[in-house]
Amino acid sequence: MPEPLAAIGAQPLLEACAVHLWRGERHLLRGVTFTLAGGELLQVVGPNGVGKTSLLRCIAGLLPRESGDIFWGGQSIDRCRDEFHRQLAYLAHANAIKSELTTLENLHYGTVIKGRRPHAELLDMLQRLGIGACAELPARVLSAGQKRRVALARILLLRATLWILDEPITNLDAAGVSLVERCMDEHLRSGGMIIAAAHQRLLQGHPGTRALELH
Ligand SMILES: Nc1ncnc2c1ncn2[C@@H]1O[C@H](COP(=O)(O)OP(=O)(O)OP(=O)(O)O)[C@@H](O)[C@H]1O
Repeated sequence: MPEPLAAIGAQPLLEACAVHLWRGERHLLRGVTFTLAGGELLQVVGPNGVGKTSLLRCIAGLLPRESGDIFWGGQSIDRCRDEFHRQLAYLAHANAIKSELTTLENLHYGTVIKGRRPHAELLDMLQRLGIGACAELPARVLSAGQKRRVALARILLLRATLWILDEPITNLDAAGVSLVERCMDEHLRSGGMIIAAAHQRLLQGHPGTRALELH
């Protein structure tokens, strides 16, 4: 069983209040407001170009908002940035994989910020993600789906409370999608929180799941 990260059903840890964001001439986010507590998944949905990635980047503190605030544990993320980032694992559109390194080296360098992990633990994670055979291969030879699995292995190893996942199932086959949903379910059951942008609904029917629709 995974370690509990936070109490399920507790007070919201993450709150977005009236977040506004412009990109170029477009007023993209118009007062986005939500709360998220342990055990909850917020799925950000909407058509291409509506602002899902922009919202995720705003929440992660990678894109400055025009107005509104985002709170972590009751404090604006602007005032507890380091602590917030320690509790956060962000899966972007791009996999952030270095093609000249092996799969295992990528996993090592991608997680060392949270402490050096035993070789066996990294290998176990690759096995779990179905890419154990790729461990010693240079990342440049991996398929698109295998690279996505490496990026997901990194998220799992970071042991963060909040996962922000941008299109986590991109390039994955049906077995990969099921695997991601199992990992997400496990994370939620252990008290973790997830914000995910995906065109396909994930964990449909899960009790802690709701959608935030952007227009
Ligand atoms: N640096 C930028 N400058 C100006 N406009 C930008 C910039 N980056 C993104 N945009 C615009 O912001 C809008 C929202 O982009 P975003 O990537 O957030 O959408 P999305 O909902 O994630 O789309 P998709 O479903 O296609 O991934 C788009 O119209 C995009 O062109």
